[in-house]
Amino acid sequence: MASLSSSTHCCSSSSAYSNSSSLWSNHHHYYISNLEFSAISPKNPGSKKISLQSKGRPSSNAILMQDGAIATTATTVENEAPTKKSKDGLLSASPPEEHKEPIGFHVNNDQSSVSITVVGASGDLARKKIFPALFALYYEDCLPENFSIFGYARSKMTDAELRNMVSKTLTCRIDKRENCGEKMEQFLKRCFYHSGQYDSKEDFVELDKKLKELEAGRVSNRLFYLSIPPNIFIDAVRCASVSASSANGWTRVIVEKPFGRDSESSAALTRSLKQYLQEDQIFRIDHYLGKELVENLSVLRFSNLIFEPLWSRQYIRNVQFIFSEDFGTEGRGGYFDNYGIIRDIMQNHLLQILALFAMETPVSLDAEDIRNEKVKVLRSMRTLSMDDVVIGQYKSHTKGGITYPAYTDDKTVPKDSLTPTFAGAALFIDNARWDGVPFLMKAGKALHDRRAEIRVQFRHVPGNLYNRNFGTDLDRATNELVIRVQPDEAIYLKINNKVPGLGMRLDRSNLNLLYKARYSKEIPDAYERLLLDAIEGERRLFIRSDELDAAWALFTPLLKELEDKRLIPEYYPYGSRGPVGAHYLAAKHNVKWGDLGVDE
Ligand SMILES: NC(=O)C1=CN([C@@H]2O[C@H](COP(=O)(O)OP(=O)(O)OC[C@H]3O[C@@H](n4cnc5c(N)ncnc54)[C@H](OP(=O)(O)O)[C@@H]3O)[C@@H](O)[C@H]2O)C=CC1
Ligand SMILES: O=C1O[C@H](COP(=O)(O)O)[C@@H](O)[C@H](O)[C@H]1O
Repeated sequence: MASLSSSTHCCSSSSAYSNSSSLWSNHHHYYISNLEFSAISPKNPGSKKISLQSKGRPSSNAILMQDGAIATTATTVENEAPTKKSKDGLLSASPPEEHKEPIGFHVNNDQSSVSITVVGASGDLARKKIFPALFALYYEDCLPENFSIFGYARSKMTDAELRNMVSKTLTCRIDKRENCGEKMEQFLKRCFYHSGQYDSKEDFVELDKKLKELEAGRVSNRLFYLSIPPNIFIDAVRCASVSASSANGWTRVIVEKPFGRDSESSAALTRSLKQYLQEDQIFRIDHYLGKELVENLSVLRFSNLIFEPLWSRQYIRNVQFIFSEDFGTEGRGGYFDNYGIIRDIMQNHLLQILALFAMETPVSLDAEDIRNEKVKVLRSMRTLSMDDVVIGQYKSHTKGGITYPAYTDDKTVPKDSLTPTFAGAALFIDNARWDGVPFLMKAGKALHDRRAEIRVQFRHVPGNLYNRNFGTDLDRATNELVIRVQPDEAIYLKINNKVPGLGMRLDRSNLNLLYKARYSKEIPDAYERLLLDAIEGERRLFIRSDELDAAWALFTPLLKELEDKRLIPEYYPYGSRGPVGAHYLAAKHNVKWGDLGVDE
């Protein structure tokens, strides 16, 4: 078993199952109902299949291992009321059986195919993230044997032009350069382009024809990635569902944020999507959930004895979620001005991490069990009030002879815009575990550095024998656990220790797991993990609609108040540490921001 869980095959890395040592431990009888070993391929009788079925759950996941490849079958649990059928709806009219995931389709199997259509292929996200992530998956042998990639957008392009555009964005893994050029060539040959309107069923019919040609009669599994502005999501979903959904395999749609602007618009978007798709076909992406250290959060908590007992109000004084970028909205001001930092970062990325951080132990690693626990956290949270929020906007600043622009210098931003580019907030979870613990968030653009991290500040040691040695600032002597999501991924714990020598001088040191020192393997981009999960039907890292509703319910009243009253943000210089108001907010809750300390 040890060799299986330490497999380096890429598909094993996509699976949280192998990361949970408890699955393979002496508790395995809780998780595994049966183990089956067999030779499965008639063509290759020597090939081995091992299948593990989780216990006691009709819809539970299974893991198949075949010739070094590992496949998971996904769970399809309908937590929500069945959706209305669309008038012409190929997707929504499908009976549940048609949504069942073909088992092990991504193990070499010439009976099935997977096509990935990037809708909005000419855009920024497609070029920067989606095509490179797909290539990385191909390079790591994570894509099925019969796969094809289609770019779809209105721009006129030939296949060759798309390939040329994509080729400029592809890079090789730093740690694995061999055959990279060859692999790129092979990958590009699997990329095609179809030009069409997002609201044209006819254009999607043409796409369907091209897809069918490549599928060559195999079971067709189709993934559509909506990498387009939100105002055209529904048109594209309607046309794709009516004209280009799979007739005999699965059809899934990855939806990019923003998922609305508030509770009402988000609910309306969900209702519209559900006219054409079932909930289990909708993969709402929050790419922060695909980041390595966010994925590691549950492993850290639930597979180390030392953390979970401390994970409550009894030992934790406050928790901080910090996001900062050292650049402004350059190039995306048009989008950003309609949303602002609270919607762009807090309501989704930081809140999702908070929910994972604070949730109770899920029944299993099954997607629905995890998402059920996250929803409970979100629903236990206090709606945000203006008293617990500060907002800021960056202004122009000159440093070293260089003038950095103000937010409103962006030509796509109205001159009188009050949209916050910085926000700080204090949130509370009114449940037994977290009663009274401030969960502080801050997020900002055009700050002095780029970072995303979680900081857990522990309580003071009661009756500490060494209090005298710490001076007056006892807060500085408390333990702090830092999970640095980026850059330089790391987990470190600040502890107190004695300076070696005859005296009794105390020091603060870090027990530091710095990923680049510990692992030579390059950390995959979040989009790689999420795309692979979507292809495999693993929903754990995607947002369910009830999670989304609960997230919007927390922020919507505040956002309305900010906008109705046209509250003026505190202006901070480009490249600074943000508005002073953030310090007052923290101080009000007896907190000091951990990223601003002397030994941060
Ligand atoms: N870019 C990023 O870093 C991130 C983006 N996102 C989200 O991902 C999605 C895609 O983002 P991004 O690639 O930046 O978007 P783009 O603005 O680059 O749009 C993508 C493509 O959509 C088409 N398009 C753009 N505007 C319109 C319009 N008004 N009507 C019809 N078609 C239009 C264009 O293709 P054509 O003209 O060829 O049809 C364009 O190439 C968005 O929902 C965004 O919010 C989320 C996180 C980060
Ligand atoms: O979703 C978004 O995320 C990016 C930051 O993502 P990262 O992975 O580079 O940290 C942010 O710049 C953008 O405004 C936002 O829409």
